[in-house]
Amino acid sequence: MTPQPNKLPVITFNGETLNPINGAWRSTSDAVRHALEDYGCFVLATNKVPSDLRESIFELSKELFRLPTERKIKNTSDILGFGYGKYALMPLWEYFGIEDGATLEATQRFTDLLFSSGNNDFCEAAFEYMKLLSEIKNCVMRMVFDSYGVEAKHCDRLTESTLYLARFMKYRAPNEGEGPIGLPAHSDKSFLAILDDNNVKGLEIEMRNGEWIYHDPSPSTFVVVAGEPFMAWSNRKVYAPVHQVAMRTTEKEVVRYSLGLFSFMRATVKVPDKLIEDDENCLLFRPFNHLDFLKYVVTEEGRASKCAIKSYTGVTAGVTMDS
Ligand SMILES: O=C(O)CCC(=O)C(=O)O
Ligand SMILES: [Fe+2]
Repeated sequence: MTPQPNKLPVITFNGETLNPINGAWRSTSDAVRHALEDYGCFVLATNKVPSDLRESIFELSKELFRLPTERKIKNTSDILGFGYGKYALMPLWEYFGIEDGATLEATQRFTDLLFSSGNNDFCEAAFEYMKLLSEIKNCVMRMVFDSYGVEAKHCDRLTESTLYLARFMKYRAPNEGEGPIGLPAHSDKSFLAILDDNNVKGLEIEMRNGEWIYHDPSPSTFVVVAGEPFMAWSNRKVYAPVHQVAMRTTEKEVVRYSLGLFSFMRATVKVPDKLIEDDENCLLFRPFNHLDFLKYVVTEEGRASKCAIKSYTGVTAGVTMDS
C-alpha cells in the first residue's frame, strides 16, 4: 500500500465563517457536515491558534518527552490511553494524556506531577492551546448540528458534558529492521478529535473506497477526525475513518510530535429524532454512555470487534423509533 497525497477537503474557519449570523456560517456548516459524511475528517485552516503559541507548545512538548522514565510513568489513568504510554509492540510511539486537559486545574496538576521544579511555560501554553482547540471543537459540533437541523439545545447538552483528553504524542523514525507503523490502524473511540503536528508527515487515512491517503501537514492547518461515537450519534451518516501513523523515512533524526484534543461525552449519546425521521424511522444505534463504551472497548469482545460501537450498541436488524 502506498498512500496517495492528501485529497481531504480543506475548510477555512475565520471571523466571517464563525459568525452564525453570516451566510458563510451556513455554507461552512454544510461543508463540515459533508466532509464528515464523505471522509470522516477534514483539514481545518484557521488562524484562531496564534503561530507563536503553536511553535512554543511543540518546543515545550520536547521537554516533556526528555523527562526520565520514572517521572513519565507517574502519569496514570484508569482509562486506557489517558495516562502515559510506551509499548514494546509499538516501539516508535510514546504519549502522555491529560484527563480534563482543557482546564487549567488539570493542566497544572499534570505539570506539577511531571516537572519536579515546575514549568509554568508548559502549563500556560498547554492550557491556552487546548482551550482554543476546545473552542474549535465546539464550533465544529454546532455546525454539524445546525446543518442537520438539530436544535442547538441538544448540542449544548453534549458540549457541557464533554470530558477532554489532551494528548501529547511522539513518533521516532524506525531503526533498521523495524517497520514504519507508529500507531496501527484504528478508528477513534472519541467523539471528535482535533489533531496537530510539527509539520512532519505521518498521518494516513483510509477513504470510504478503501484507498489510503496521507495528510500533508502545514503550519496553519489542523485535522478534524470523527470517531465511532459520532458515527453512532448521526445514525451512521458521519463516517469514522480508519487511520494510522507511519514514519516512512530512513532519516533517523526525524521525530514527529503530534498533539490532539479528543472529546468524550458524559451525557447519554442518543441519535436525535430529527435524524431518525430522515432515515424513515430506522434507528441503528441505541442510546449509550460514552464512558461505559470505553470500558467495553478494552474487554476481549471489544478488542476483537471490527467496529466496537456497532457491537456495543448497534441495532442489527434496525428497529422503529418506538420499539
Ligand atoms: O498522531 C497523530 O497524528 C494521530 C493520533 C491518533 O490517531 C490517535 O491518537 O488516535
Ligand atoms: Fe486516532
